[in-house]
Amino acid sequence: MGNREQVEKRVIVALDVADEQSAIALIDQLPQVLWWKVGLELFTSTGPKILEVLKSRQKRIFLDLKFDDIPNTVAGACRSAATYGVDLLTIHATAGRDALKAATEAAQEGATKAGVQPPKLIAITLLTSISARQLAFDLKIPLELPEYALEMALLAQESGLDGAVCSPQEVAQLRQTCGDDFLLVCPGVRPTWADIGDQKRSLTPAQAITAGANYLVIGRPITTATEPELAWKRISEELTTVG
Ligand SMILES: O=C(O)c1cc(=O)[nH]c(=O)n1[C@@H]1O[C@H](COP(=O)(O)O)[C@@H](O)[C@H]1O
Repeated sequence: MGNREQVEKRVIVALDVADEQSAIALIDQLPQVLWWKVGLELFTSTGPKILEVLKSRQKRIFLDLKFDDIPNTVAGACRSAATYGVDLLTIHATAGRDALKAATEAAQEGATKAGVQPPKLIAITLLTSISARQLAFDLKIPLELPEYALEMALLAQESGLDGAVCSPQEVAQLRQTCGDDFLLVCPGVRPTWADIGDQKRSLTPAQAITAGANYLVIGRPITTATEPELAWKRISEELTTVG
């Protein structure tokens, strides 16, 4: 898939650490990383301050707050989040059609008011930590898992969102149905040498890109590695072999 610089631009590292100090240590330890994901743990700890840290280092930001609430509330949250000038923002598709539409409009409004680029709003289809068995027996969803993930992606697309978050195991099907312009972001990515942890629907970085992901989200295989720089290098090298 070409040169290393191009490849590295498609890997988003999940900055799942407890505080600002640990976050800065990792960001500075991995200067080659362009994209960082700020999720619930870090944002709850630091608030928007961490976004300024990333911006001052010219990083791209995926603000992963996974909003899931009534339309008025998710719209308000997206309006506020869009003022930060982040690149990607998440909402759960299960919030429903009205909430997804309201969120899309509100994100545009928030960004316009703040004079920044609106974030690309992407919907979680089904968390990568949920197995087919859990979907059926715990969540009582009567559809097959791939069909459910596809339905959630289509709901997001019909509601005007820019893309979806899906497991690498479903990305080929979503790409085929939703087309090339729909952004598909895949967490649940595991190199063969990394622990799977709580992820249930995983593929390797090379497999996920080959299957059609625009971006990969990778956290612990890099961030909890004894040598994060080496883990990053191994992933980057794996990806240069694709295509
Ligand atoms: O929205 C996400 O990024 C996300 C959605 C999903 O279905 N599964 C998932 O793991 N994530 C996030 O992706 C990251 C994966 O981290 P690792 O499992 O450590 O690679 C975490 O920050 C999760 O919050």
